[in-house]
Amino acid sequence: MVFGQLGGKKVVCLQGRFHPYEHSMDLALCTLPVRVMHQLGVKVMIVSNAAGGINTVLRHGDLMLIKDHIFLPGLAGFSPLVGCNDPRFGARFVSVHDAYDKQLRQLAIDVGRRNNMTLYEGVYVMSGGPQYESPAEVSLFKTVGADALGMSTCHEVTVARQCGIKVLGFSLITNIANLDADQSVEVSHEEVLDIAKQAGERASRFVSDIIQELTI
Ligand SMILES: O=P(O)(O)O[C@@H]1C[C@H](O)[C@@H](CO)O1
Ligand code: HPA
Repeated sequence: MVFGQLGGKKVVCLQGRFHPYEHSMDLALCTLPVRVMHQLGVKVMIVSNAAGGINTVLRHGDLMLIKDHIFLPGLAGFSPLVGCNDPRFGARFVSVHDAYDKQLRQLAIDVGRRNNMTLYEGVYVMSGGPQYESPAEVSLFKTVGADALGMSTCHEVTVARQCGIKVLGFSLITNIANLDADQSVEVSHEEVLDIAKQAGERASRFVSDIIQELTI
């Protein structure tokens, strides 16, 4: 965690995250930093990820504002909320009908517009990874309404919402997910890192502009 100030606000920044595939799908462990942030008094969490584009409007390097998510591991019983519930962090049963805060999304759209950024809004789906998805799996996700896919974020957002932290999220499209086995190309983590590196400065300027304008 890196602590600082930005636009007159106290900010804590995670230098990385724990992915479920790195920790045997122990999602409670992976989301510990979110609980620590809650205990520190954090009110808003801005989360980002690298993702494969499913919606054909998305291109390499695009930013997609996350409107909603499909938490596939969560639906399969791998939720960070299973087990004993500690009421200091919120209720046993949590509603995620408003996982990505509408006001914050509007602020991001306004900031993006002012900076002439093309910003899409869409649904992020989290798969378990670490293997990239087959074309048939990507087609399945497209059918159920996903626009971009990755291997993180939903478990962290679920815990944040349990704790009452408001969330803004966006995906950086680092590759185009394969939809057809006959036309498919290899997805590589090097490509993901390369596109993420190229977009890093633009994305961090966008986030810091949003933070400057936060009124929460
Ligand atoms: O932490 P994120 O979701 O940004 O990382 C993505 C998903 C995998 O960990 C990795 C695949 O290249 O990038
Ligand atoms: N699938 C899953 N995770 C990812 C992808 C992808 O295509 N790209 C970046 N992270």
